[in-house]
Amino acid sequence: MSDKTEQTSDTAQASGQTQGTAKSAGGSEIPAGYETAAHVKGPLFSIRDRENLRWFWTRYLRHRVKWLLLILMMILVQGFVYQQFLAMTESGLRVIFESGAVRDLVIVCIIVFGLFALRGLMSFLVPIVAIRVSNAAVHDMRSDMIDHLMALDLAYFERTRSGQILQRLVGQTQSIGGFVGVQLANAVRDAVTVLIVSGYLIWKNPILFGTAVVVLPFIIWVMNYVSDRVKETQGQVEHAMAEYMNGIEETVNGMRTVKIASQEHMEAGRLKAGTRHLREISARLQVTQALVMPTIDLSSAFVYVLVIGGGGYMVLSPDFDVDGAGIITFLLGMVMVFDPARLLAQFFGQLQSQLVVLDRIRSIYDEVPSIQDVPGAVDEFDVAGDIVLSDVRFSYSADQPLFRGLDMTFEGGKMSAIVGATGSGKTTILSLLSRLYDVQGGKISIAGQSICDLKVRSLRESFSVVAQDIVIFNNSIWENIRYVKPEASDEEVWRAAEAAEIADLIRARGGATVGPKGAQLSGGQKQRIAIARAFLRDAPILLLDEATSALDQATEERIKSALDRLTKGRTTIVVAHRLSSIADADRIFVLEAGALIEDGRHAELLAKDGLYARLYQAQKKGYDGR
Ligand SMILES: Nc1ncnc2c1ncn2[C@@H]1O[C@H](COP(=O)(O)OP(=O)(O)OP(=O)(O)O)[C@@H](O)[C@H]1O
Repeated sequence: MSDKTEQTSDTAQASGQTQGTAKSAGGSEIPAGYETAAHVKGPLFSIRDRENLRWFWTRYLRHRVKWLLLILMMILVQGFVYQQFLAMTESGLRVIFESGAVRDLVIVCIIVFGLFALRGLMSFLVPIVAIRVSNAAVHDMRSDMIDHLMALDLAYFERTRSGQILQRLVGQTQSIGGFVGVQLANAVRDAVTVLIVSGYLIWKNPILFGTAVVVLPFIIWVMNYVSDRVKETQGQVEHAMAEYMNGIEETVNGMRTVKIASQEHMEAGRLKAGTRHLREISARLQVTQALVMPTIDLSSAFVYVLVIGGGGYMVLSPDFDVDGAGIITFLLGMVMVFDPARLLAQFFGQLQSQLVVLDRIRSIYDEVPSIQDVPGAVDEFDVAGDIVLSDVRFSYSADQPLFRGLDMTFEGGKMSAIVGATGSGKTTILSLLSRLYDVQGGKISIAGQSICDLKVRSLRESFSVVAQDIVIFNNSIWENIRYVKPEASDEEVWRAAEAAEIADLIRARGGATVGPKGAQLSGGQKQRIAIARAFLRDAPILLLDEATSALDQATEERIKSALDRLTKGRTTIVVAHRLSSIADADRIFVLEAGALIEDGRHAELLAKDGLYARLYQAQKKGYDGR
């Protein structure tokens, strides 16, 4: 891992919190909106839940309404099958009790069989269509999230742990998709069954049905309780899952350090503790959700007793026009209501969990990119003009200002160098030039035009950057070079590779991949890939941040002469610790703790006998061994 990457993940760890979330008292992360929801008891759906559901509906389901209607139609058919089954059963029982003809009984049986065959067909078709719809919704949701992520500022990625992003993009979207495609579709089927069968039962015997409804307040009370608990626990599950994924990512990425420090045992322990924690809170979640089932079972037992007792009394009493067949059918109907009602109650617990997941997914949109094209941003600008920083103010965090009014001019077509102690802000200047971060005061302009008035894409396309933290993809060296200019011809790539002294390695390795993050390459080889990319990109402004620091002297000499050809006539800004490598720069800027303290040519700075001269003498002494 490069210094920069380590620094980044440390920063993210230290902040440990993303926008859109807050820490609960117990230290667990809870989604924005739930801090208040937790305190305002009662509503099963908070305002934020309702907004989230509306958002999901309008963006991912509404335009699929035709398919949804088809699903609903099939579900309605299933519900009516149950109602017809009850009616047929009642007729069948009357045939039996009243010694009717066997032929009538056979007809009833055939119709019942036909009805269930129809229901079976619908049960086959509904999931097929529902899963198609939900898969399409998940695909759209992921695509939108990817687009949104790509537009976010670098700062977001430097403070957010990748486990969180992964979990949203992979696990949580999958979970919502499964929920909509399977559980929600089943819940609609169950709700329709409950409604249709209940309607039929009310029509047949409103008094008996009325007595059965007395259990409703008890069920609602339990649901409320479960809903609060499930939301809270689901928040903890999501947090624990993100932590666990972060842990895996950190361990896998840092395996070299883990092995050298013989910390495999410690890392295994850390990851196992993560899964243990997950197991514990998942179990807590399931226990809470499981509370729903016994509630429904208890309620149904109560209702059955009421129906048998009350119904029996109705049959025996001359005041009611109810016969045995009617009561048996009613009881059967109640069973048919309670079974889907049980599933619906279970669904309700799962819904509370999914509301938390949906909130997590949507919270990614609480992040808005700040580095964007302003209205009227222009494409064209004089790329050969002077780059001027005037009174630039910038800090990564409010309590640690870095630049408090920095003025610098990098002359167009010339080579400038920035030197200074580590942490003095050299790389940050390069980040500000390419608008990876925006200045918080003052202005940066190229040929007199503020870079904020340029299209971000055009600005960045005018730079070739060899950064300190070189990103290498698990692809061939060839493809890694081509990454910065996918449309480049083979000949162009070879030329760039030759100039960066990496062509021989390409020939030796062929199309072999270089391992995750280029793990199979040396630091110098990665640096040469980065230099080859700069050659290939051939942009008018060059930013070289410690571009040759990992090369041996002989290779550096050879590459330097190629780089000299590349930099000739282009605005070049070099950041270097090795002062001998920038001695022939047209202008050298010396930074100390974010402030410019000296600038001039090498000889002038030596003559000033200031910080530059001291640094130079110290390095010279080091090389000479004196
Ligand atoms: N992404 C970041 N978030 C927060 N602070 C940062 C970030 N990047 C750099 N810093 C801090 O800003 C300061 C300047 O960093 P910068 O990388 O610009 O220094 P540098 O002069 O290039 O150092 P080096 O020579 O070590 O590369 C340092 O104190 C660093 O810790």
